[in-house]
Amino acid sequence: MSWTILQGIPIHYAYLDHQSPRTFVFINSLGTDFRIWDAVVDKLKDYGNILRFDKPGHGLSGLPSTPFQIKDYAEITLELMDYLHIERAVIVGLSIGGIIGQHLGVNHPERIEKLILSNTAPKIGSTETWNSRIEKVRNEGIESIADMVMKVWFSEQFHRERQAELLGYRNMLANSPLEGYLMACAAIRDNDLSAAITQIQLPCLCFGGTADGSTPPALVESMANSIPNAQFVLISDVGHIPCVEAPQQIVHEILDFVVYSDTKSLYQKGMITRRAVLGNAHVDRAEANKTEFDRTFQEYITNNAWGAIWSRPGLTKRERSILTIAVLATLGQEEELAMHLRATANTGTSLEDIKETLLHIAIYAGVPVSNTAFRVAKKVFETA
Ligand SMILES: O=C(O)CC1=CCC(=O)O1
Repeated sequence: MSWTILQGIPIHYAYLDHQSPRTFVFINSLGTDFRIWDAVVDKLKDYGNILRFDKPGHGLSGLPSTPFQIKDYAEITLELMDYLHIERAVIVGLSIGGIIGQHLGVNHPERIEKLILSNTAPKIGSTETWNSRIEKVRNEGIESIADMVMKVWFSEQFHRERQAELLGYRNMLANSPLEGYLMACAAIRDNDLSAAITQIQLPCLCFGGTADGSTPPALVESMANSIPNAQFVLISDVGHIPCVEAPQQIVHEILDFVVYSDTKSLYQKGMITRRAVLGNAHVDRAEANKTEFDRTFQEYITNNAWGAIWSRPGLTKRERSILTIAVLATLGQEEELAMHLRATANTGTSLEDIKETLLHIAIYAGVPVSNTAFRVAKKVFETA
């Protein structure tokens, strides 16, 4: 445990400093303390120094004497970085932490190497929803909303299979300092960075969770679309706090974005994307079947289809998946079509998306084309 006093507020932080040239700074969500990053830090620590801290009014940090807005949380984050001589960092912000990250991206890009925004948006909720939460919590305590919040934080699968952790995180929320919690609710209520984030030029990675009831994937994706250099990654079957629910996947995406993207060849990037979309089993099989005869062709596909095109941030994996399915169906490429239909398990493309795509091409490519594609799809999903 480490402490410092900034603006008269005791700040609780943990700084793992092994003199790496790269530092990651994690900024928390509402009603959590920095332990939510434990599993991520465990896997990420070999790749950079790691700073975590409790926002003022959260965890073991003190409460400000006057209300904090988003810009104040952002300022104190920079003050802590100054105190620890961190000039520039990869900022990883979750929810309100992601709003603070967006504020820093707009106003202090020189302090940021890359920006990672998890389960957040430039505006979360409405004045009415935050006012009613503030009133309920003020009158009845945080305990009164704890079950509702757990539904937002974690997927149904987490509720079913990880009950001890669920109760633990419920305790973390219920034991949050009341005034600090209310202050952060008001700061979220009063914030809107929708116009400002279009100015962010930093490389930016945005995560959404398919089971997130607070910042649903479409909201996060629309934030990513507003930030010129942002890419959106959808994480399946996780709620609002993927660093707890799927730390392995979060670390994988962070490493791809921060560490490998700079140094990897087109072929290496292509392999990562190919494995992410088609699955390891498929790629391992294709690699094992490769001979001298088709080696050059296989490399051509990995470099160009997966490295140069599928790895681009301009369209989401779901959008590329839908496009690919439409084109392959139209070309009557049944084998490739079946492969890309199976890959929808990894691209966030739903059965409903596929149904609509195959209906849509009936108009442009003809009913027989759709008919065949529906037959192929039924076979793929019946045997899945
Ligand atoms: O607690 C919630 O409802 C989820 C959330 C919204 C903003 C934040 O930081 O967490």
